[in-house]
Amino acid sequence: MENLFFGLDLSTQQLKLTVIDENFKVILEESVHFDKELSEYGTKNGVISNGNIVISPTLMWVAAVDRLFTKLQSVGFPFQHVKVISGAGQQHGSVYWRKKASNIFANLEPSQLLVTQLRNCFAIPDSPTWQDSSTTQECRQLEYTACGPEVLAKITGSKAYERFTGNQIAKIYCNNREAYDETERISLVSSFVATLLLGKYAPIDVSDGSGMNLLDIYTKEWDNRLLEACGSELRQKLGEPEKDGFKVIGKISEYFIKRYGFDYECMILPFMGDNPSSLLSLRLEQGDIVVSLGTSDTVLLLTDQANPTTESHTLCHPIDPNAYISMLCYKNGSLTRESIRDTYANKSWNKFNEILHSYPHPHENIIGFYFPIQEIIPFAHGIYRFINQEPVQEFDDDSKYNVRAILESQFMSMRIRTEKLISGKKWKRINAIGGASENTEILKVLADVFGVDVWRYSGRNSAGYGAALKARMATIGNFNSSSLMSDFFKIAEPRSENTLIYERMLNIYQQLELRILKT
Ligand SMILES: Nc1ncnc2c1ncn2[C@@H]1O[C@H](COP(=O)(O)OP(=O)(O)O)[C@@H](O)[C@H]1O
Ligand SMILES: O=C(CO)[C@@H](O)[C@H](O)COP(=O)(O)O
Repeated sequence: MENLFFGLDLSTQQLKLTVIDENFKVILEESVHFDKELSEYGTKNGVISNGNIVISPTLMWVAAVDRLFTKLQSVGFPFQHVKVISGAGQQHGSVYWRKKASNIFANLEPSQLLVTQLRNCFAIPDSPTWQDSSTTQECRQLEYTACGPEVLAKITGSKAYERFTGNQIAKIYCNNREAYDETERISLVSSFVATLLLGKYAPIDVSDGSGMNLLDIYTKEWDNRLLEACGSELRQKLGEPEKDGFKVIGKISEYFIKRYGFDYECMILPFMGDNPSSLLSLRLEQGDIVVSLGTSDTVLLLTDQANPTTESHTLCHPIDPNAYISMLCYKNGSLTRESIRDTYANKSWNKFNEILHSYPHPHENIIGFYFPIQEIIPFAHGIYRFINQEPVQEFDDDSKYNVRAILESQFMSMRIRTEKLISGKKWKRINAIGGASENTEILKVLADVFGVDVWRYSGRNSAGYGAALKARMATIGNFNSSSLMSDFFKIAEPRSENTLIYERMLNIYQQLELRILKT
């Protein structure tokens, strides 16, 4: 058997694995779903929420790694053929390793599960996640330190956001000093999984590091002033960021060799943020935009220059030192679509799609805003419906209108903000990825709102695939995306009569959004 390459992805709701061969072909996709397969941790959609505090039990993620490898072992997976491993993680989430944890994970007993042996390794048992919005005070403080949100965005690629790790660390430093002092290392979700595989601390890669409000996106080094504002001795606790996405950060640990039969020479590369990793899975051309419809919704643009604004994020590219990624991120993505499906379409995507199919045209006078979770852009909360620009409690034909209105609203917001980001240029195609990109009816609305074709990736997990490709390309010495095209195909074309209506609606949408923000 030829060499195999692993791409892991620890996302919000699951741990996923994509395995490819030397010809970039996916030979296996496997996953562990947190709510379903690790229900003893009590998560809903992968997290535990208490108001604006949203965490995931760190040990659940450890248990997910055990579960994933045990599943592969039970079907006789040939671990000895895995040559290189990379991976990705939900961005911004953080893990707090207790003092001496590194001694423990460097000397693990192969006969026992990780979860049994790492039980006492975390100074804080619950990891703050990207859905957390409890650090508004810390955000304002960091912006003050940087001399304003615009300056902070110019340095780090983003103004201060509640979920960004620097602000989460600052909250722990102020409110839980004992745990902070007890922490020897802070990992992001991506570098945490790499650490488990290496048996030593893995560095934070610059693509994920740029989601912390701490990294200077030009020098790709931590900014001293921002580090000092968030906690003492933070540089030591974070380790130095890794700028070289292809650097071999170590070989797989003895634990995995002895327990599962990996080869001694199996190499580990830096793990990345899940959105940057997804971008690697695509063969992007001029005029392409990427829309990811996962737990979060994101819009991703590949750029050759950093373009920080106070509404978007600029991330360092995971492997190209001269490229950047502009990103918009929405919290009310798949979970909010699911709640509309549950209320108005009998909890069934089939019913949801039937409604979309039976009423294929927009209603110009009907607009809704759906932010049951605190939204990021705009910073709004609540559900608002309008008929002829007048607020209403509910639409008359509630199923029909809510199902269309949520999609139209999500995609009009993306279009308005993407237009601002690319100022004057025109997009030519959308590459859709993430769980909801499986739904063709949803993608038809996306095509209509943006007025361009939508293409789709045939696999299930783009972040895992991007990481596996990086692992494969590391053995070639460069990243050539030209061989990836066959995995993509056109799935939806815009209906011009619908696009014209949406173009008229965009203005009204923006006015109504401003009204909401004033309430
Ligand atoms: N057929 C479908 N139609 C719409 N949404 C879907 C469909 N299948 C899956 N999803 C959505 O995809 C989401 C999961 O997306 P995924 O990219 O796997 O998430 P993550 O990587 O954040 O764990 C689910 O919450 C679900 O709402
Ligand atoms: O917060 C962000 C990006 O800034 C999210 O996109 C997270 O990275 C979570 O990813 P998914 O689990 O939705 O893929």
